Amino acid sequence: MGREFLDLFEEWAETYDATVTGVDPQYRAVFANYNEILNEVASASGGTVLEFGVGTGNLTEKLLDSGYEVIGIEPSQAMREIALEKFPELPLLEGDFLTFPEIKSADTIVSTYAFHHLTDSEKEIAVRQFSKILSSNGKVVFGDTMFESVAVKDKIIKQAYDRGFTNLAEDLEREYYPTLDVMRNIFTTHNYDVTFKQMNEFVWLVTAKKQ
Ligand SMILES: C[S@@+](CC[C@H](N)C(=O)[O-])C[C@H]1O[C@@H](n2cnc3c(N)ncnc32)[C@H](O)[C@@H]1O
Repeated sequence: MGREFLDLFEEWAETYDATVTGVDPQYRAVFANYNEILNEVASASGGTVLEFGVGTGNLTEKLLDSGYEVIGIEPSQAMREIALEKFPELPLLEGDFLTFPEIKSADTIVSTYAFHHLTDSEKEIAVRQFSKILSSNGKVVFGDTMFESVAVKDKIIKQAYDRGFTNLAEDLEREYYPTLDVMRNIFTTHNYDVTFKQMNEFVWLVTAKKQ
């Protein structure tokens, strides 16, 4: 479940680190302030950090540099191989947001550019599972594409088509990019205090503290 886009990442792994620097004009705005987004997630984290959708390990690097203990979960073998080349000692487990080896406890659960691979109902199941792993006062810190409303999302998709950014427009239509309201409801239903901060035209930082 939630792995329907995996083939894309097996192919993208080799060139992913170039994409985040903005070489693809279609995705330049999505990855604008990429380093700041990762830094902000890392600086909001603490203790033992469980990271989902590690990819090539760019957020992992910031977390390790901050001195945290990091456990990574990543479904794509090609992505895991690149991350492990960079960080051979990293405990990096095969898994995804919904199905992963048993993790006893974590103080922070983080992810960037990955939670939108789950449908909204899968997102809710994932958040319910997080509550069992997080320590008391633990938190979830995610950076990902989301939209203030369906109208804003529709406008941005139309703009992408108008600019000839067909890959981006089809991606925004195909994957499960949520509205802020959907994210807020999921976290508040499971007793988190949730705040949002916009990081670029697409990406918002979500910080959800377990009550
Ligand atoms: C766009 S990359 C982001 C990588 C990294 N977090 C970053 O910020 O650069 C998305 C990552 O999420 C992974 N992914 C895809 N579906 C997933 C799922 N259901 N659960 C966890 N990770 C998933 C992909 O394999 C890929 O490594």
